[in-house]
Amino acid sequence: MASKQPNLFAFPSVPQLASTLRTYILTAQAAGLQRHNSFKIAVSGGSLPKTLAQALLQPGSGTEDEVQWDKWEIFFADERAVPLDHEDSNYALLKKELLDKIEGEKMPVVYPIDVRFQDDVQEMADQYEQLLVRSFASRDSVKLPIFDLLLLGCGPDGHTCSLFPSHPLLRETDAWVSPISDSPKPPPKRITLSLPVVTHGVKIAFIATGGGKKEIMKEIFEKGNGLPCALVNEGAGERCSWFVDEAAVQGVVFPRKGSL
Ligand SMILES: O=C1O[C@H](COP(=O)(O)O)[C@@H](O)[C@H](O)[C@H]1O
Repeated sequence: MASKQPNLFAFPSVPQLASTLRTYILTAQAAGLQRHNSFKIAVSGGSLPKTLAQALLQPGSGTEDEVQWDKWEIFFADERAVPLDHEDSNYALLKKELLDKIEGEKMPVVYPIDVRFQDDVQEMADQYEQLLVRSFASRDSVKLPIFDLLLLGCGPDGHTCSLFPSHPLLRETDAWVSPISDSPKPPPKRITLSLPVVTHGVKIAFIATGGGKKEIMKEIFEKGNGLPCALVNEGAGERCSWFVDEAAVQGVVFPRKGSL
């Protein structure tokens, strides 16, 4: 259990949220570049890529405010076991909303799943874990990979990545990447980063917008109830920040932070 509370930033509108999210991401980028001359992030699917595009595709206002795409290494916090051009693919969504719209020649390195293992999600998870091992150094010497930043969504049931409420995967302590074949949200077959990998990130940011999230936000911040998003809050504490619009936290009494 982390000692300090997560940060909750609430904005009147999504464009205002996106603008502060950009500053937050670029601060994390600068820290990553200083640490290892690259920026290693994990991203979710769902509603996140669209907001991310709003944050990152706006023109920068100077050197400190530039996205250094060629230094980015993008991994997936979770992915569905479908072809990369399938409408359920988180990669396809990120490509459509963000990657295809990046201008210029400097592009991020993106690590999609290996779809050859689409019918065997255990093998797919093992392969993705090996990819992380190669990128984050040997699994023997590194207990857990440390992402510079994880950008996550929050489902209306409190799930994040493909970690669902009350699912046994929430108790995974060994694997970095786990398969799931019974996702309550379709499609059923997926892979996901494990909870210890998520909470081990240097920074973890949730993005949640819209009134459809307000009931679950209340539960996450006021009761916890072992919900996956609440477990990330508890495990990461002040390293975890929430970027939400007012609609998503209407009626939530948890104190907001004024600035980054
Ligand atoms: O199934 C998934 O859902 C979550 C939440 O999606 P949202 O549309 O409610 O933001 C998403 O973060 C995850 O990557 C995805 O696979």
